[in-house]
Amino acid sequence: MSIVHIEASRPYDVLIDECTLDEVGELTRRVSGGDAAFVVSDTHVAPLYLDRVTESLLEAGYRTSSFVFEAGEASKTLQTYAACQSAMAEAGLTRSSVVVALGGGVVGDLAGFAAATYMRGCSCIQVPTSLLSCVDSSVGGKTAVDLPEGKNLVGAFFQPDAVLIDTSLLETLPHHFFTDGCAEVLKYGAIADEDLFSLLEKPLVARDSRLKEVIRRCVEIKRDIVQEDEFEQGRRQLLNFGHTLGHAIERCSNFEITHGYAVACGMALVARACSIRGLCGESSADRLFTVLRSYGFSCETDFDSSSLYQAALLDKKRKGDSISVVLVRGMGKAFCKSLDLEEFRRFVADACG
Ligand SMILES: NC(=O)c1ccc[n+]([C@@H]2O[C@H](COP(=O)([O-])OP(=O)(O)OC[C@H]3O[C@@H](n4cnc5c(N)ncnc54)[C@H](O)[C@@H]3O)[C@@H](O)[C@H]2O)c1
Ligand SMILES: O=C(O)C(=O)C[C@@H](O)[C@H](O)[C@H](O)COP(=O)(O)O
Ligand SMILES: [Zn+2]
Repeated sequence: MSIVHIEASRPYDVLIDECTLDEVGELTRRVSGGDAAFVVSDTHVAPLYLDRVTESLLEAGYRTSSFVFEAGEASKTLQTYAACQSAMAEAGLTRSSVVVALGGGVVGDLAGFAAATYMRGCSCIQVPTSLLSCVDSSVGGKTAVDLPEGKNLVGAFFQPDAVLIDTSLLETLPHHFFTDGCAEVLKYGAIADEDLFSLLEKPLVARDSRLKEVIRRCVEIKRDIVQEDEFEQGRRQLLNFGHTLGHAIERCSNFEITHGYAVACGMALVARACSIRGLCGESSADRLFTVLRSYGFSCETDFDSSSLYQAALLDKKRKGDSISVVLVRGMGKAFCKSLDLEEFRRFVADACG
């Protein structure tokens, strides 16, 4: 078992192993003393893994109940969140109860936000089941739901009590969503670790022998950033590379383009605009395009630049008439730059080509 400790406002461990699912109860018991556990999952993951998690929680002495919602980004809404909160109240949960998020990033974000706000906060254990949630969403405490107007617009920073990663669960993850997760993995290489980026030039595949090592490296990069800037006042913005336009692409597609594909395209568009402005060498931009395409991502968008610009105005890095954009100089070298909105409009136009 590999353990990455995160020293945040609420410190916790991220455990990475191949067979922790049947130990979720015992591992939860080590960090949460309550008597009731509430498992949140979705309609794809629950039939595969909910019984095992429930059994393990019962064995550890928890009274258990669950809330299962329709899988997919379309469920990451205030409506599902409200239904989840009602189910928690009906189950008689108290402030000492523990929410177990069993699923991908959609489940993790929604259940994390439910835990952050139920009775003003109860325990939360993240059990990520997609590659994206293992490397990114389960760690660092960003929780949220979407509004029709945009991504993650209602949420809270709320660190979990533990993150339990069982890499064997990725065996059932559909190919499309494995690829989605690869976009965030490539993001880590692009912003902070050229060696990781080079390793990924040979595309990751399901059951890849490098997977555990790659997950650990991503979690370590996120740990370093979150420990330095938990509430995203500065360096944490780097984790948003590709997201300002990525989230705009998700919004413009009515959330039909999934997060990883949108972020991958967002990274490519930013690299193109950086290259046009001489901020990033043409060879670095080409290197990013080549790798993204080798994973099956598109480096172009069908949406026009004014629609993307409009959608991007609800980005959380905007302050009044300016917006902070994450740019790259080369692989592993990202930085933030504040652009006034007129500059940003031209930037998006360059990015779209
Ligand atoms: N909080 C954060 O820091 C953060 C970071 C990155 C992304 N996100 C958010 O995460 C979400 C995307 O996460 P995602 O890609 O995991 O999407 P997801 O949760 O929708 O999961 C993808 C699909 O795979 C299925 N699935 C998950 N694990 C499975 C498994 N082991 N076996 C079979 N099917 C499985 C799900 O049911 C779903 O259909 C987005 O909403 C994004 O905004 C949040
Ligand atoms: O943890 C972070 O910080 C991130 O930005 C990680 C992103 O991959 C993630 O998609 C996040 O939810 C985006 O956050 P938002 O604040 O732009 O909604
Ligand atoms: Zn993301």
